[in-house]
Amino acid sequence: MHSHTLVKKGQRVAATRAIPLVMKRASVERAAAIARTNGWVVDVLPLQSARVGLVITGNEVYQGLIQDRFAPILRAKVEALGSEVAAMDQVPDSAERIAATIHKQMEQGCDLLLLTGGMSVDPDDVTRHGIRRAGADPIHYGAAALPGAMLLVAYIGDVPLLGVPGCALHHPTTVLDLVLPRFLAGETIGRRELAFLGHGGLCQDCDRCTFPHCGFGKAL
Ligand SMILES: Nc1nc2c(c(=O)[nH]1)N[C@H]1C(S)=C(S)[C@@H](COP(=O)(O)OP(=O)(O)OC[C@H]3O[C@@H](n4cnc5c(N)ncnc54)[C@H](O)[C@@H]3O)O[C@H]1N2
Ligand code: MOO
Repeated sequence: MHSHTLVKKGQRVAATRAIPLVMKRASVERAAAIARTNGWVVDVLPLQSARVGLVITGNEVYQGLIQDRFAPILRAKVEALGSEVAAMDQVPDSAERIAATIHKQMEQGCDLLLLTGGMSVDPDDVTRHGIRRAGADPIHYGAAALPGAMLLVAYIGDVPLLGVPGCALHHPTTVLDLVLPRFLAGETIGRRELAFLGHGGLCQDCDRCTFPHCGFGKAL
């Protein structure tokens, strides 16, 4: 199976064959001992249940000029992975307000934050400034995957903050679907992990999305 594949309880994840008709017990025991001492052949990590905070940015949403479409999309993704949305705030394009909302949600006990919109390079795309102002370090801006190249991954202590680019509104599957389960499995995602997404990181935009049964996200 590919690395970083989301699996369900009871799903087959690996198989092998003993080719000879008869195997000596000692060889099997030796193989098991090698696997035990050298780590694992396959590692299946349980997903933790996170209290997720949603920070929906954008003046147009905050001022009610358009209706937010991000929260329902993200809520569905979060809940499908067994976590809950514990806080949701709409904030204008102000780095200060975004930073204050990050702190507020963390005080409310959120242990993973998703910030939407404002991830590009327009003057009013200030979400990354808000994340920096909140004290995040390190901050990794950009992922080797399409859709989702403008993903931002940051940490405040061990709380991950993900800047989710606008493409997640329009595409059923984006880089978020690749990294969210990995965060919930306790993995730390940094420059290396975001760069390695480039192997298999191009969504084919199929008429009918069959993810995860496709090449998207089959990173090393
Ligand atoms: N110079 C460059 N510009 C862009 C690049 C690039 O590489 N160079 N990449 C593009 C890519 S890829 C993406 S993805 C987008 C990311 O854009 P943003 O995350 O900044 O998205 P916004 O500008 O905030 O919004 C885009 C669009 O969606 C509407 N929107 C935003 N939030 C909501 C919401 N909660 N509910 C409903 N609709 C929402 C917003 O009004 C805009 O119309 O950047 C490209 N640009
Ligand atoms: O690369 Mo954007 O962040 O796809 O749509």
